[in-house]
Amino acid sequence: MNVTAKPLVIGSVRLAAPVVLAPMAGVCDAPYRVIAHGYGAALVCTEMVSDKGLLYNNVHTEEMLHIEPGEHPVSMQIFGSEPETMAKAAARVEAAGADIVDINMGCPVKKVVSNGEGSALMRDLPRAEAIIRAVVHAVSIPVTVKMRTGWNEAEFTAPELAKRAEAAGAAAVAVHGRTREQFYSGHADWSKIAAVVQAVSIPVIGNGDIADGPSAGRMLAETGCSGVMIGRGAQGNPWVFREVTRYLQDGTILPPPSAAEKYRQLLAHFQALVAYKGAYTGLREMRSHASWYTKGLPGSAALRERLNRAESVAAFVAIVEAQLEQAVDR
Ligand SMILES: Cc1cc2nc3c(=O)[nH]c(=O)nc-3n(C[C@H](O)[C@H](O)[C@H](O)COP(=O)(O)O)c2cc1C
Repeated sequence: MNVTAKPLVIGSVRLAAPVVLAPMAGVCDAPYRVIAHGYGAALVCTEMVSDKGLLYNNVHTEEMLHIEPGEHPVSMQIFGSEPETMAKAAARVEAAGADIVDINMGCPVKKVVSNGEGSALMRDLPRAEAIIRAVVHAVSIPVTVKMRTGWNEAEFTAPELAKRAEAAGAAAVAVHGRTREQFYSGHADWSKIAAVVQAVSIPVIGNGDIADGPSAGRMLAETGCSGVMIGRGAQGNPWVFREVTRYLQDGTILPPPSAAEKYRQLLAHFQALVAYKGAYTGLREMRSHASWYTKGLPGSAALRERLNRAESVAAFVAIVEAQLEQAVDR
């Protein structure tokens, strides 16, 4: 299989490799984005940010605008249902220093779609296009759109939405090969991503079920897309970016990280999270990351339980350091 990857250019932003960290709420905060960037994610995406949260000065949403120097280029994702508020939010995102503004048209969550946001926009293409047009006019950075294939099997609207996005001035689209009704079940249908590639001239970034170099290579080869976006495969696994980038360069399959490497990275991630969000939040938010980092390691269930009970930074660090010592001795 030919895995030679071409450079991915999104408007004025040229990526070092066609390999992107997917936006993930609760995962892609600034500390994780810096880590993913360090392992080779050529573009990192933020958690989704509400347009209204930004405009009405919600403190939590304000914090989400923070970008670390070590994570560029970064794409900041906004969601909403009204062209005017989305345009204003996009201007805030540009002022915050984002390199790209991405519009969420794929979120399947009921609370979001019942407001006409996220994947609900795949059923209202004129409104979707008006939002994209308004955002493009409001900023000077490239605008991208992230979508699913459609609302359900019967409504395969992604090619039409992608065409409208292109007409409205979007620089690229990312397509997750599932419908809204699927949420995360079943498989991503990559043939639908291929159909979107056929429909437009702007770059299409393929997303859904990429776990390693070979699956990234297959996504590029089977769909003709211009880049790959990785979500769940990167949870507790920033190494996936190094593996995929290398595989796409020369077909080399790098060995997976050792247990010791995983514990070291878990510790570094924890320390960055505590420095960024404080001990209380850092300890709590690290629990899910820790369970992803340690998945499949010997004794991981018992370890997770102890980490979940750790009530101080020192206690958490001591538990991981003890594991690390054992892993190094082994
Ligand atoms: C925990 C979690 C949070 C997510 N949050 C977002 C989000 O904020 N915005 C978005 O566009 N997609 C979000 N997604 C969807 C992912 O970006 C991606 O499209 C999906 O997980 C499929 O890719 P994967 O198979 O590589 O995980 C989220 C997915 C997960 C698992």
